[in-house]
Amino acid sequence: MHKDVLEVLVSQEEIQEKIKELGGRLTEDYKDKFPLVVGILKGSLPFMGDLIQQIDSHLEYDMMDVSSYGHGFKTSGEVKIVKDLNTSVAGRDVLIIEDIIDSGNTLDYLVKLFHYRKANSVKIVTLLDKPDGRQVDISPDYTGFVVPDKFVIGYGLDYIERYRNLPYIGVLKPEVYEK
Ligand SMILES: O=P(O)(O)OC[C@H]1O[C@H](OP(=O)(O)OP(=O)(O)O)[C@H](O)[C@@H]1O
Ligand code: HPA
Ligand SMILES: [Mg+2]
Repeated sequence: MHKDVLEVLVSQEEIQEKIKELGGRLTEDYKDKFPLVVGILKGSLPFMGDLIQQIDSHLEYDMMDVSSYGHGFKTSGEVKIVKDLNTSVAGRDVLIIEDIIDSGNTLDYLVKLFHYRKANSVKIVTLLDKPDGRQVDISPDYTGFVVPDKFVIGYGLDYIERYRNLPYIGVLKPEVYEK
């Protein structure tokens, strides 16, 4: 375990097992469609990379880079598009891949944006759901794990850009961010 990690909430094995299960469900649910799978950078990169390999049907994928946390633990509430999609969502069945839904601000913004851009359907798959963090009323269609109201890191999730490369989900030691 990394020296800055207080506890592991979801192990590497549990993540990979859950991704197989989610991939199976998505394969079934999208088998007659050609979904546009949209990964939200930077956090969703590891999850997206593993999940798409477990979806056994035709799909197209693209990435969008949005950010609202900057260098802290608290959402700014303002979602910034750092890089938009290259692909039009008009008429498409969009499946958004996220690492975490916390306040809900990011996904609320994106779901509204894709509807405005005339997507045929918009669904959300998230590895983690933190329902106690919610500021807006939104819920994912597919969830990996429900996590408590703690700042989590690893498997794409960062604290000031660090820890994204850990293969598990953990909680940071308080002395790391009190420094
Ligand atoms: O539900 P919310 O409160 O909006 O939080 C969830 C979002 O926050 C994080 O992104 P962040 O803005 O930190 O960008 P990053 O993925 O590049 O780290 C995370 O990856 C989600 O996209
Ligand atoms: N950890 C890292 N990034 C985040 C979190 C979190 O708990 N919530 C929203 N973005
Ligand atoms: Mg972040």
